[in-house]
Amino acid sequence: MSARPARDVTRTLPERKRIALIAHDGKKEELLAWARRWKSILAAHDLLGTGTTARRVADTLGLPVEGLMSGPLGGDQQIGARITEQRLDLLIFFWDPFSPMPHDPDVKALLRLAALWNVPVACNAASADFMISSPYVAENYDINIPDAGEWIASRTRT
Ligand SMILES: O=C(CO)COP(=O)(O)O
Repeated sequence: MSARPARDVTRTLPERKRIALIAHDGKKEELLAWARRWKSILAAHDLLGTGTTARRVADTLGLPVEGLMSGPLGGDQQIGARITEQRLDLLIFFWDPFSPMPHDPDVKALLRLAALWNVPVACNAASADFMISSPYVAENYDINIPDAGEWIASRTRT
């Protein structure tokens, strides 16, 4: 039995991407300024985010942003579930390196799932600039992800 799944299944990120926007309190103004700069591109995609961030981005940009639960109340885990279900295409998460938080385990879990499922992640304004200005943002883009079916089969074979 293998200790890790083979990463050999292709998933195609669609042209119209589902983009999660999340910022800790100490980084919210920075994320809002960033989102203002890229509004015309963000408008072409489906936006979602943790509760407070989503509301503030929606108010700032005047665009629809699906709001999940606030981060400390489980929103990071909801975003992680979207990743696991292959229903999220890009993650922009301005996490605050200066603020320990009660939901630090949730933050770590979200970043683990993004790494596991090969979802592009930007954790600060510079990486978000690079990500959102990539030609892949407006194109279909193939990523390799774990073969979940084979993983389960390998663990249930007798
Ligand atoms: O805490 C967060 C992410 O870990 C963000 O949550 P809010 O968007 O509700 O502030």
